[in-house]
Amino acid sequence: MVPAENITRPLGRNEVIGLLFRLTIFGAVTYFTIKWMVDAIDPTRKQKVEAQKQAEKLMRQIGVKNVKLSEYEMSIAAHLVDPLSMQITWRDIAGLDEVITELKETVILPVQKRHLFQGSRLLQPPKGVLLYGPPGCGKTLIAKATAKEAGFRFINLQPSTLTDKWYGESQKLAAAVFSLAVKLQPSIIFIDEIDSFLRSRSSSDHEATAMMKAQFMSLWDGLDTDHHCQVIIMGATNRPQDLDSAILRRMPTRFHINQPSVRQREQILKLILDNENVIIFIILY
Ligand SMILES: Nc1ncnc2c1ncn2[C@@H]1O[C@H](COP(=O)(O)OP(=O)(O)OP(=O)(O)O)[C@@H](O)[C@H]1O
Repeated sequence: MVPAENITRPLGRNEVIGLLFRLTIFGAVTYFTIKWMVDAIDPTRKQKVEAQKQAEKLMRQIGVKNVKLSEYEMSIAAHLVDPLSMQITWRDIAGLDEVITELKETVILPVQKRHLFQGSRLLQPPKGVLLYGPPGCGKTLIAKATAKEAGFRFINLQPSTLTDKWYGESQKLAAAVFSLAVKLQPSIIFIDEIDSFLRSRSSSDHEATAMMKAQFMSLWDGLDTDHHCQVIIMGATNRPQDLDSAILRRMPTRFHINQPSVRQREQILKLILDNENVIIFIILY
C-alpha cells in the first residue's frame, strides 16, 4: 500500500525537471517514429528526394542564391530549364517573323523596358499568352526562344507534376508553382498541351481536379493584380476549343501558329539544311 503522505506530497523541483525531460524525449521519439513511418509508406518519397536534388542542382546552375524554397517549391523547381542548356534563339525559327516581332513588342519589351511602360496600365505585359495550332509547327520552339531571348527563367510545367494522390497536396503544389515563379521572376511558366490540364470544367470532374483548376485561376488572378510581378503563363495547345473559357479569358494574347505556307516551308528547310553537307544529284535523262 502507498503511504497517504506520498500520494498528496507535491513534486520536488528535480522531479518536475525529470518528468519534463522524459515527456520531451517521449514526444520527440513519437514524432520521429511517426515521420519515419509516413515516409516509409509514401511511395513517392524517393521521387521527392530526387526532385529536391535536381532542383538544388538547377538552382545552382541558373545562379539563384539566397532564395529559400519550400518542399513543394522544390518539387516544382526540378522542372526549371537551365538557360545554358536552352540553345533555341530566334535564329533557330524560320518563317515566323511576324509572330516573333509581335511577341517582342507585346511580351518581351514591356518586361525588359519596364521603366518606359510604367505609367500605362494598358501597356503592361500580358499575364497569359496562348500559342495554338497544329502539332509540330513550332509552338514549343517559340516558347523556349522567348524565355532564352528575354532572359526569363523557364518553368516547364508538366501537368502530371501537380497530381498527387494525397488529399490537398495538389493544391499546395499548384500554389508552389506561382510562389516559385514569383521568387524567380522574371519567369515564364510554360504549360504544353494546356488543354489536357485546364480543359472546360464539367460536372464529371473529380472534386480534387475541380478544386485545383479553381485555385489555379485565382492564383493567376493574383498575378494580374500585381502590376510589378513579372511572371507570364505561356500555354501551347493543338485544341484551343477544348480550353475552359475562363482560361481563354486569362490569355488575351494569342498567336496562331499555323501550318507553314510553301514559302515558310522553304525557309524552314533552308534553315535546317544550312549546316548540313548536302549533295544534290540531278539526274538527267
Ligand atoms: N518554324 C520553324 N522553324 C524551324 N524549325 C521548326 C519550325 N517549326 C517546327 N520546326 C521543327 O519541328 C520540331 C517540332 O516543333 P515544336 O516542338 O515546337 O512543335 P509544337 O507545335 O510545339 O508541337 P506539339 O503541338 O506536338 O507540341 C522542332 O523541334 C523543329 O525542329
